[in-house]
Amino acid sequence: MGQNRLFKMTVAEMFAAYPYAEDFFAFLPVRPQPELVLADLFARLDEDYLEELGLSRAGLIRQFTEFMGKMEEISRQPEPVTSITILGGHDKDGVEENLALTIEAGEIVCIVGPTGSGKSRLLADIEWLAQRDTPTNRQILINGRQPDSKRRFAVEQKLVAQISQNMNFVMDLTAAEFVHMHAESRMVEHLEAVTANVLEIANQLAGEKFRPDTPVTALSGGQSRALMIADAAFLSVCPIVLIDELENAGIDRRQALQLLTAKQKIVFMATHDPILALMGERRMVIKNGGISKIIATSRQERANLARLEKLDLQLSEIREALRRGEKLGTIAFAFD
Ligand SMILES: Nc1ncnc2c1ncn2[C@@H]1O[C@H](COP(=O)(O)OP(=O)(O)OP(=O)(O)O)[C@@H](O)[C@H]1O
Repeated sequence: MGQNRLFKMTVAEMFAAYPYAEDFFAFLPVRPQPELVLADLFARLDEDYLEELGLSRAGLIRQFTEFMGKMEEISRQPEPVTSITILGGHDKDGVEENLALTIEAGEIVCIVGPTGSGKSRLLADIEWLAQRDTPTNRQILINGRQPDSKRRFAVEQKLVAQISQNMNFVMDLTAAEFVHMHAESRMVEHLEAVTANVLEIANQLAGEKFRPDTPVTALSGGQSRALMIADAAFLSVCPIVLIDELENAGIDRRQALQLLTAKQKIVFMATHDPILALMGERRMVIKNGGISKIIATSRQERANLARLEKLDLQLSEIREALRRGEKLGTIAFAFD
């Protein structure tokens, strides 16, 4: 919006065109007169109010202009992502993948394959929306089209969120400050309630609870993963979420994935874990750097998954017992 044009508008015209502007003027003790031109509104502001706010007239005008600019940027919503397509490149020996795989919003796709086969490389191709310019020569389409370079390198409206093994928090904030900061940058309403909700959900996901005032740098691997997943589900606008292994220890993995898909995220998860591998609708098998197969999780596999989860639960209980310093007697595997 042109700044001059904005300041020539009346208050009523501005509120009609930019409803969020009302929030900015909420601090005024009386509602501004609708017929007042904005430039006059600022010019006539009482010195006492300004003093109370601790701002000069010019400072307030600058803040208003910045606020309107930021709000306009946020309200200019990009087209929602409904699908992502991977167009095949080649494996490490240059053999073509011959593939066009489309994944819809709300779907989980797992990536399996031996160590060093190229799972992380595939995640990186998705993260960078590769355009035949990575070692695999793959191309990624969004909603069936080549994403424009502005979207590809966007910082504000990033398409892809990465939840990796090491979160490497750079800032020394508490968990609550971290979430609050994100919520603030997303300009969500009811900041306190949203922050509390994200922390609550993260704590439900994390096996070991943490407090809002725990520094993020002191969170365990599982706790920080839980926090990032809750954050990705509730505060991030990124429609695509990449997960590079989600270890069993300390996180409710099923609930974490359900949370993300309920928010219509497209989830790609590289894993060596059989339970996670079967939690997706499909799994890609990576071999020698190439996508060699795409397997839909069968009904039989889903039935196996339920049994594997029971087995896993039993294994977790044994793990916990050992952690508590207990000794194990004979184990009865009664998972059926
Ligand atoms: N199609 C390809 N062409 C060329 N190089 C590739 C290809 N795919 C993967 N690579 C390279 O192979 C190496 C190993 O790949 P990557 O790290 O992705 O394996 P990984 O399956 O994630 O292993 P791990 O399970 O140990 O994490 C990397 O250097 C990667 O860049």
